[in-house]
Amino acid sequence: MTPRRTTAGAGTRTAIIGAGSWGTTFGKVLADGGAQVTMWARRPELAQEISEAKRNSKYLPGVNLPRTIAATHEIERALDGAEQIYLSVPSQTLRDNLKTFRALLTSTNAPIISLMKGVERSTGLRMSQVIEQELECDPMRVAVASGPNLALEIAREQPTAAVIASRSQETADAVARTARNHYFRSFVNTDVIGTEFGGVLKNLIAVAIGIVDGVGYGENTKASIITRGLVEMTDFAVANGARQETLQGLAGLGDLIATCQSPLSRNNTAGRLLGQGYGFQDVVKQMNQTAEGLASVTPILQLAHESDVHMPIVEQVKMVLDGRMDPRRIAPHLTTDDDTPQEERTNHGAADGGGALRRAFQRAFDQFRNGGRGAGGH
Ligand SMILES: NC(=O)c1ccc[n+]([C@@H]2O[C@H](COP(=O)([O-])OP(=O)(O)OC[C@H]3O[C@@H](n4cnc5c(N)ncnc54)[C@H](O)[C@@H]3O)[C@@H](O)[C@H]2O)c1
Ligand SMILES: O=P(O)(O)OC[C@H](O)CO
Repeated sequence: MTPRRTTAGAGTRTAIIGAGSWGTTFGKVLADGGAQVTMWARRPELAQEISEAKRNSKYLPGVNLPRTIAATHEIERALDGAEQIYLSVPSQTLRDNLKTFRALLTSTNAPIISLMKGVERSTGLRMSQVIEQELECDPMRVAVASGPNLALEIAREQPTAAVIASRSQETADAVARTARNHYFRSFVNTDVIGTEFGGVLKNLIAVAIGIVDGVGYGENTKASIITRGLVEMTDFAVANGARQETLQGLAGLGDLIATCQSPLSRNNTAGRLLGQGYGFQDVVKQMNQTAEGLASVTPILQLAHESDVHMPIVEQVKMVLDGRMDPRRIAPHLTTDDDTPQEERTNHGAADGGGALRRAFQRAFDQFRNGGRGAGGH
């Protein structure tokens, strides 16, 4: 059967800022769904390769890009007439990029969609918060995309799904109609916090799984860490304003499975190098692509401390990164945890002695104190 090449979003003019593995792959997803795609690449030679050869040989070797995809190193050309703008640069570079392109990004009302899965190291802010803060734009204009989305598999047109989250249902729906084709299906929700934290936190658990792999432990250890890791992710996200069910969806459990299972994952790969005994600096040197989890560990643990959430697996990742723990001691629980048997709590009700309830009141008080915005900025 000839796959359908167009969707309800056909003809939408889109711009993608960032021509790495995910920005290029997402450009293919959009173009295969019938959208007009213009990518911005920092390097002129990469823009030329994408535009003329329809290849991105550094990030997507062997993948033929759609004939309709265009690329430029001139940001004005990339953004000219764009009806949807997708951001896919390393999280730690987002704010500087927004400062550079601010005039162009604020001269349009086009939705801005974050494809990134990190938190800003210096502030702990999610990418949508950095966008809203730096552009001083309406949050209803901002969306995020996340889910089990290993770029190379998608670039090879292997079927998968993603979730598009925005505080505006209309914005989420419009983006989902465009980011859809015969091998890529976008679902929608309005839980931006949960969707973003799912993508950020799964990276940290994937680093832990990579460490386990590098050490040589097997499936029991990995399954225990993935299971307890999802509890940590959900505890943290719910404590910071997310809906629990979001972490059980594509942006949480779905992405956790994909990232923890795949050698394509850069976070998993970085963890494996750590487990094999490489130091943090050596790992960074060996990684020729972005492993967002390495920069997210510290700000996430800071936020966990502030929201009174215990994250033993992420704490161990930090200890291994800092060279304070032998990777072979990694486990689903902190070995320094007391010996009191712990209930295997997987839901997030009042089982923790009303902690969730207390946190909900605290969040409400924070919102009141911050003039109606949440503790995390909204
Ligand atoms: N690769 C995937 O499978 C995948 C899937 C989903 C989401 N993501 C997310 O996409 C985001 C982008 O990551 P990626 O996987 O494309 O990384 P990548 O390492 O493949 O590409 C990063 C791109 O950013 C460019 N870049 C580096 N520094 C820059 C700067 N200061 N300003 C502008 N551009 C700069 C690089 O030249 C490169 O083109 C990350 O947040 C990642 O978590 C990645
Ligand atoms: O390569 P990673 O670890 O950044 O994972 C890529 C995607 O986020 C998987 O969904």
